[in-house]
Amino acid sequence: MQTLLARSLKYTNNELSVLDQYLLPHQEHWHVCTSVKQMQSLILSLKVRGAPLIGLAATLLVAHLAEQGDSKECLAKAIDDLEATRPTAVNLMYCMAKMRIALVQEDYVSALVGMAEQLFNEDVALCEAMATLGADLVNPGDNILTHCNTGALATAGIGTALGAIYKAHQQQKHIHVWVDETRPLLQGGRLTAYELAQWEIPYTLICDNMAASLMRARQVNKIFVGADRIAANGDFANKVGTYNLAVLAKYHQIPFYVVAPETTLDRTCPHGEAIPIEQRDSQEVIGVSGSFGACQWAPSKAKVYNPAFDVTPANLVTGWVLNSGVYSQQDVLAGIFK
Ligand SMILES: CSC[C@H]1O[C@H](OP(=O)(O)O)[C@H](O)[C@@H]1O
Repeated sequence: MQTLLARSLKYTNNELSVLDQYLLPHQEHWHVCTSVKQMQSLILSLKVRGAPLIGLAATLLVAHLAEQGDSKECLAKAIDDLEATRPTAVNLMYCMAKMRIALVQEDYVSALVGMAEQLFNEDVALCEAMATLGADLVNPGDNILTHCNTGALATAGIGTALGAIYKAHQQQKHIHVWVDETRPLLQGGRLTAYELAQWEIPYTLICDNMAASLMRARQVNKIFVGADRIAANGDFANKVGTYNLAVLAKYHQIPFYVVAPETTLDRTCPHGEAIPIEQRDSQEVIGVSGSFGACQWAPSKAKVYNPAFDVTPANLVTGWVLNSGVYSQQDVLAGIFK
């Protein structure tokens, strides 16, 4: 397999490495990944995270195992096991479906390696296309609010929603970003703040519960978020707290955009209620990020509700920014995603 380099995923010298996003921003640590079990643990603990990136990390591992000589049966099981790791982000299922097609080819090793390289390079191009279309929606001086992390860390390219913000900054649009810290795992406060600082893009970190008053004070011009799965009717799942922002944006008449590659679109999923929502461990809510259980502020036996995602209905979305174009509610109601 060729050398493949992304911000949090790389394949060099026959070695697959992933950046531990759980330790960011204070420590950059790379894990060399050699097994399905290890990759499943990395994905489940969100050391490897981000809808596109999860699919690509699993893909590169399957291709690596094929080159290492694993049998077709072992590779088929690896694909099944990796696909089952997290249920919401459809990019993982998209990638594993592509790898299953490669696996039935006569020269399946070459087919798996070629597919992995294709999917990786495809995501780089999809990010560039989304970012360009998204940046065109940004006006000079915009204050843009974003949620969770959708940057280069979460993709093979420059990111989805944050990629559009990055591109707008590159175009000298002098934007400012409100960064939702994104409880409970703080992908915004830890990762988006980290990426924006590295790109020298002005930002202000806020708690999630501060977004509403900023909107009321007319301090937010647009909202850009990512997606983990877009249903055929335009409803979409994204990090929990996204729905809050969509309702608030509607009330305050603020443009609300979802930015995602076509690999996040699930045409077989009729609407948002059919999207499986991952439920996660209570420790993430009652502990401090990076030290789960070591510093619990809630009663240790507190009953906790911890869905990783929520669903935003299409009627709250101003536009869907995909690599193939920007789609309006009218487009989506006309069935453009079906
Ligand atoms: C471009 S990443 C899309 C999506 O994935 C993130 O979820 P997680 O951090 O749990 O992997 C988040 O929902 C992002 O918006």
